[in-house]
Amino acid sequence: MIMFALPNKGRISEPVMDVLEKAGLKITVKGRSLFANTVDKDIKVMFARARDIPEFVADGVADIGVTGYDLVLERNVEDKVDILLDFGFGFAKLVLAAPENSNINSVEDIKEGMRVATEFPNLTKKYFDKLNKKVEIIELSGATEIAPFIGIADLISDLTSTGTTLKLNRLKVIDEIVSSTTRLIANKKSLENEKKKEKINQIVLAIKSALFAETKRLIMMNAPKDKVEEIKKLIPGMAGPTVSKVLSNDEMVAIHAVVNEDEIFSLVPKLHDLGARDILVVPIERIL
Ligand SMILES: Nc1ncnc2c1ncn2[C@@H]1O[C@H](COP(=O)(O)OP(=O)(O)OP(=O)(O)O)[C@@H](O)[C@H]1O
Ligand SMILES: O=P(O)(O)OC[C@H]1O[C@H](OP(=O)(O)OP(=O)(O)O)[C@H](O)[C@@H]1O
Ligand SMILES: [Mg+2]
Repeated sequence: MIMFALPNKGRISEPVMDVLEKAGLKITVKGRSLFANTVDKDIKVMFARARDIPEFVADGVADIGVTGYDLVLERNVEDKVDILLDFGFGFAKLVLAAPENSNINSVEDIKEGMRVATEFPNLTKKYFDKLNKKVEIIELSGATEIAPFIGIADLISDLTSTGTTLKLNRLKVIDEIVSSTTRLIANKKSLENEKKKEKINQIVLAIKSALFAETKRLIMMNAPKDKVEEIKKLIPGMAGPTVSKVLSNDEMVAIHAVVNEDEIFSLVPKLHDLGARDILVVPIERIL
């Protein structure tokens, strides 16, 4: 049996659940229950805070889990877990920031004993230890940006993604501490157990195929036979487009191919100009 720890709330919870659904790992959640079953009787789910998941996976309460790389580092468990895949979302950087009007412009301007407010006390301490600077860490559990303005800190170390929050609060970035995305992590001992490893590999493959499929679209069309070579040049496809007969029309063929999602916008008018008709673009759930 595999215990799979998933974030119960927060910004990565929903996108992770979406990918798992696309991967075919349907979860049956009853109400606000903290445990759930999946379509696979050997995979159970437990819901927890993303912040606690590194610890649960490191000590074996869960065999695998989804959380942010920043939180793995903050819990100091990077040696106890294996990172199996990167979801490519939940991008955020932990940065050191100071009020725009402060005279701190670089790390060198940070004086001994200055106070740094953060939700990431361990990562922040490690950062300053490496620089051999003694600062006072003020641990907060959210809304860190306010700390310099209410006089409880000189600087903050906080997550930034779009940069909107820092700008809104008139804060400037002094340095980057770490960059993070959402990851699938596994307990090292669980991976040594052959049965568990096999099941975990199935989960990894399913998630990878769903993540890959998100970047692709299936395009289908009817096109004039004499334009096939030109169309082939436009859509190399994964293994070349599939071309098949249209029974009702000798002059036309049906073509389908898998193409990158970001190419669709410019590709469709070109296909249309070549005489392609009944062009369909459809999402793909998984590609193996
Ligand atoms: N603004 C952001 N953009 C993208 N990812 C973010 C952002 N803020 C935090 N994250 C990432 O989300 C992951 C989950 O963090 P957490 O569970 O604390 O979620 P949250 O959305 O911050 O929830 P809350 O603050 O309500 O507790 C972390 O790994 C973090 O790096
Ligand atoms: O660069 P941006 O896109 O603006 O995102 C950054 C903000 O997102 C996170 O806050 P969250 O919403 O998790 O609230 P919190 O501070 O209470 O954790 C983070 O702590 C920043 O405040
Ligand atoms: Mg947060």
